[in-house]
Amino acid sequence: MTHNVVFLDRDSLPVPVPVFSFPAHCRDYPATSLEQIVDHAIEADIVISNKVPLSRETIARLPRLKLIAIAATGYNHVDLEACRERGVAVCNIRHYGDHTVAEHALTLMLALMKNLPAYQRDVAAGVWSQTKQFCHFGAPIREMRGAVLGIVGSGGIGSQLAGMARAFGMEVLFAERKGLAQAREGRVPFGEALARSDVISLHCPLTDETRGMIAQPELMAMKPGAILINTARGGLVDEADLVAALKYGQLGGAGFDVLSVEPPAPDNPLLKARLPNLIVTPHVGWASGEAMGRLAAQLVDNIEAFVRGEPANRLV
Ligand SMILES: NC(=O)c1ccc[n+]([C@@H]2O[C@H](COP(=O)([O-])OP(=O)(O)OC[C@H]3O[C@@H](n4cnc5c(N)ncnc54)[C@H](O)[C@@H]3O)[C@@H](O)[C@H]2O)c1
Ligand SMILES: O=C(O)[C@H](O)CO
Repeated sequence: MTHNVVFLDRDSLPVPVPVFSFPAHCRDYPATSLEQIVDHAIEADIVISNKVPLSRETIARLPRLKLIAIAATGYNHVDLEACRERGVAVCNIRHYGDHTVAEHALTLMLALMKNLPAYQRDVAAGVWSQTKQFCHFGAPIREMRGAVLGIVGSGGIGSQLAGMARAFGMEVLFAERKGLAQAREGRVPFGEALARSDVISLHCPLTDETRGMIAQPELMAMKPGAILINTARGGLVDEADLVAALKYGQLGGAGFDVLSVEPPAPDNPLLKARLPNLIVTPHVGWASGEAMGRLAAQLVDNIEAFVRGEPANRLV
């Protein structure tokens, strides 16, 4: 049997993808808008999507669909329940970039602990040249050693980050799921992690349970001057509340690789804020050449396994 494979957002994975060993008609679209999804995928039994949303309504309009192969770890853009009901299989990519993303989170954390953006701004503005001594003191500088890192989500990336942070001499706390009264062994209650941590780093999926998990009450519960890192998904944090917490000094800094809408509108609160203690990167935590290569290889492995009738990295 020949399979019809459609990659809806091929330009979101700028590396070669290995050729399938089974007979396939493959069609790559550089990108697919919401209005184009059904048109692009109507003949496909296998659809590949990195970030193109596949909602219940869309899935209902694709009668030939058998497999959605997500070209990413995050699966929040696919309606898993609708797939389950329709008998459509869904798989994702796992552990392809645990250390790459952890390195990105660590980089954001280091830059903010040392207040690099503020110093770079001052140097570029000529402030150093005008000082009367050899150095310019602008913003506080903190040590990693002895600082407490609270990690939300102890999967591949969260665990990698824990190891890196310990190597810097940080104390690591794994936060229990928000709302669970009793913390499992090796974890601390969510509220305690917020209160004790100098840095909180988010590494859980975006689901109905985690959406908006950090808003004004949680920001107020964090240690004054703490840093919030988010390389997971934008919808985990209320962006307007975060900007307010940075402006009023409750938080010492924030490093975000993900925003609630991507690509973001120019009036996204984090983009508009232009604060020296806020770093925003354009969802590139995963994007080392090495990690993208591993992702592409695993994408093909997942699809080949499905075609052979073997489950691999199945969400549904
Ligand atoms: N910025 C990037 O480039 C990038 C790259 C890869 C992944 N991600 C995001 O990072 C997330 C984590 O990736 P991963 O590879 O570590 O995934 P993973 O599946 O290995 O780990 C996720 C962990 O979160 C935990 N979790 C689930 N619900 C939770 C909750 N309510 N509270 C606390 N923990 C919860 C899971 O039990 C699991 O341990 C992904 O879901 C994805 O959205 C971002
Ligand atoms: O979830 C992921 O793997 C990243 O967001 C890259 O797509």
